[in-house]
Amino acid sequence: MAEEAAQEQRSPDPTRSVRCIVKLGGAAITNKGELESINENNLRSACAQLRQAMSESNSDGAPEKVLGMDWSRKRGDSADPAVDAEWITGMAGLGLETNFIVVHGAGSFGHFQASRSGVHKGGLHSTLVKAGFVATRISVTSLNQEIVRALARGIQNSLLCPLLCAVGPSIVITRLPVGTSDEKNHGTAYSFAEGIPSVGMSPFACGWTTKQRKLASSNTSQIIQSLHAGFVPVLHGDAVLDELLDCTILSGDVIIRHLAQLLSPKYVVFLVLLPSLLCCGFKSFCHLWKMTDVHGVYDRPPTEPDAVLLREIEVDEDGRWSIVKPVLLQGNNNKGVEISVASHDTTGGMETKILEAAVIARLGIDVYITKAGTDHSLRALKGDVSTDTEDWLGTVIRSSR
Ligand SMILES: Nc1ncnc2c1ncn2[C@@H]1O[C@H](COP(=O)(O)OP(=O)(O)OP(=O)(O)O)[C@@H](O)[C@H]1O
Ligand SMILES: C=C(C)CCOP(=O)(O)O
Repeated sequence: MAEEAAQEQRSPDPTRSVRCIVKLGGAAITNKGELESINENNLRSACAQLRQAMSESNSDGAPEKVLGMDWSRKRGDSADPAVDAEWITGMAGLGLETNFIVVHGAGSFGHFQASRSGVHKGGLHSTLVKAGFVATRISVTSLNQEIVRALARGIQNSLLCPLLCAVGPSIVITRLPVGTSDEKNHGTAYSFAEGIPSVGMSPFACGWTTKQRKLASSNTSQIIQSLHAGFVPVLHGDAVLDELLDCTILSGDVIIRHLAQLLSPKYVVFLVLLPSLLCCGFKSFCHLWKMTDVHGVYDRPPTEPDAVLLREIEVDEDGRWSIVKPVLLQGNNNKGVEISVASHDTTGGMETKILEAAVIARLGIDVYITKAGTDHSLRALKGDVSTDTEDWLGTVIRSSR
């Protein structure tokens, strides 16, 4: 059904234009063990790498002008943002190749509200489910707004913000290597500036629906038009209406797969991150924490001893997948991939990710799953990944054709 819808909406132009669809994993950009808590460092680094990957100049580390686009006041700011409209009008352009789509997961936003009320199981006649639907959407859309702001921002969310706000923030800034700051002619030189023309889009509000949890309708015209207009759409996993269940939760991983089927990007990137949480739940429910680095897909939950990072997985024309690298011992290979899913996760965790990634790979689109905030994630976002050498850390899922 979803595939048919994708065929119907496919048009020759957009299929060629999208370079990358990226999933900012909820585990990467939020602190999954703490309710509604953003992992600022990880979010900042993901946004900075996205800018680098989009940058037309490729001048890594060299100062460049960045136009901050978050012109709202944040709570606690003492001054209005100063917008140098004349200077901005004179800018030649953004210097960015903006043909990216960002989809983010919910992490510690949304999953909690959804699992507590059972939104993923449906039944809107129940007051609890109805309230949970509203609560889930409030939570996940507030995360979406923070991510859009982080991508667009000039000087928000910084350690120096109070100081800069006191002198009046400026919207045009000079980008410096991370960790430096300075005064420049048209504003404050600043290291956390992305200036990505990002626009938030909620699947629920765009009319996306499911039938028995499977995508049933998905209006993507707004997404395609926004791409053509030079914006970077930022979607998210959402609570949606379901034709049979009344409502459910639509995962960002499913959204990515659908968009990939429709728009044929050159490659798809899933950014995952530490910490990996064994025995999940929020602090009060969590009996056992175990942190470990997660660089991609492992042959078993990465918290288990001797878990092996799977570097290359091939998917054949029938959708069957096999581990190509490393060559595992017979015993391990028989077991395939073992996955643990957090108890509060309403969308299937890593299992959903791998299944959806395999569907994408079957189309001939390479999928890179790697740890956010590393050289490996930057290379993945630039599409610069090879499994011929061992120097890229992550999992590539590709077609065997
Ligand atoms: N075999 C496995 N290989 C890799 N990760 C695994 C495996 N089994 C379980 N995991 C867990 O899956 C987690 C990633 O899945 P999760 O769904 O939390 O990611 P996410 O997409 O970032 O989250 P969200 O759904 O909130 O966006 C890892 O942190 C890891 O602990
Ligand atoms: C509202 C919710 C819980 C969205 C879930 O999306 P995901 O984290 O991408 O699986």
